[in-house]
Amino acid sequence: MDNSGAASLVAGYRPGDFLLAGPETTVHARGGQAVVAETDADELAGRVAKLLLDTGAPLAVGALPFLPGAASHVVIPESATRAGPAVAPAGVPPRWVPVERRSVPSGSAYEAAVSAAVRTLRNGSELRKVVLARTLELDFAAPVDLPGLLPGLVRANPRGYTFAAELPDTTLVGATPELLLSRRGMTVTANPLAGTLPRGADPAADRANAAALLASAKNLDEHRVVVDAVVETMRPFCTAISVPERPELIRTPTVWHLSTRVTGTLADPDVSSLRLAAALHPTPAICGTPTALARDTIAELEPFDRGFYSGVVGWCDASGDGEWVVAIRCAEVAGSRMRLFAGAGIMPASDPAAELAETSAKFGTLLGAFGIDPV
Ligand SMILES: C=C(O[C@H]1C=CC=C(C(=O)O)[C@@H]1O)C(=O)O
Repeated sequence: MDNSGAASLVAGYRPGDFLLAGPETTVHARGGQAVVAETDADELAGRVAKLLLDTGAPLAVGALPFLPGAASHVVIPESATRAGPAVAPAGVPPRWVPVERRSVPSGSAYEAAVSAAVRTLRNGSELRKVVLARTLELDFAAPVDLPGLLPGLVRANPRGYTFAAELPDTTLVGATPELLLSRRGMTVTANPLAGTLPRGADPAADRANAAALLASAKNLDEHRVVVDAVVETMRPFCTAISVPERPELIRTPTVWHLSTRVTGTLADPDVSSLRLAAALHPTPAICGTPTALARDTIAELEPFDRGFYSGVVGWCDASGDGEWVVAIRCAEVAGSRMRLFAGAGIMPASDPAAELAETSAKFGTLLGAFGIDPV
């Protein structure tokens, strides 16, 4: 595998390629010798490992959908290149103007869904947390120019993971701040995020929002639920695990998040990053707790199919090392259409208007980088 610069990998992206450009590694892949669509975690990881061995391909790339029964899309590419941390090639930021925009559900319908979830959460149900999302559909006069768009997304999200993954009917493109799991040798790292406030309009307001987030009982509870679930899932795979006592703050261009970096030492070197990612998915950061009840609540309250939004995107090499990120702050792109997704963790103390504002701020990740006016 050659190690050319990360900027040239981003610049070299063409429609149909895979790209994941993050703070440590940039991966670009092209073509497909085989596609693995298994839904079972063991079968998926086993089949990918065997194909990597049989073909001699340096790595597998792809995505897992939100729903457990839906087909995965993990590809053994024709060629793949890995480089260091994401670097954005120089360029002029794009400025796109949609000819049509539709919020699905409408803002008021989203608030009504949040209110319904809050009632359930407060009324003695076993549900402790549910993540409710909404979409923003944009139509453009011409096909979306993905190669023209990715450098701006990398530039606007220097600490995030910018990705483009080719799927059966669409391309999933985004800049997520959340690492689901990485494996380097025997070291595994997960970085759950949950608990959010928008960035402030000026430095003083921004600092105040950051301080308010660190002190918010609702957000700390929402975060704790995710960290506990991630640690519980990782524990059987690890001989040792280290969990910071308190979350720290991280920022994206549009929001502050609570973040906890969990590290572990793997018990069995044959357990690949893909196997671990499939075990962790879906965390309560994008589904809720308990998982099955949260999933049912989402099916009842969200009027669209999530597809690969809130799924997983990443890569895995023949040794099992790899990096898998949570597919959020993203959009499906097909021809001249783009469908953006944003969700928020709903807790008993949630305020519907604040959750709506939070999802608007999350849409801002893509809208801002593409020069599209905010919602
Ligand atoms: C579900 C999303 O964000 C998740 C990740 C970080 C913080 C979140 C929150 O505070 O609600 C969400 O759990 C999304 O961006 O669509």
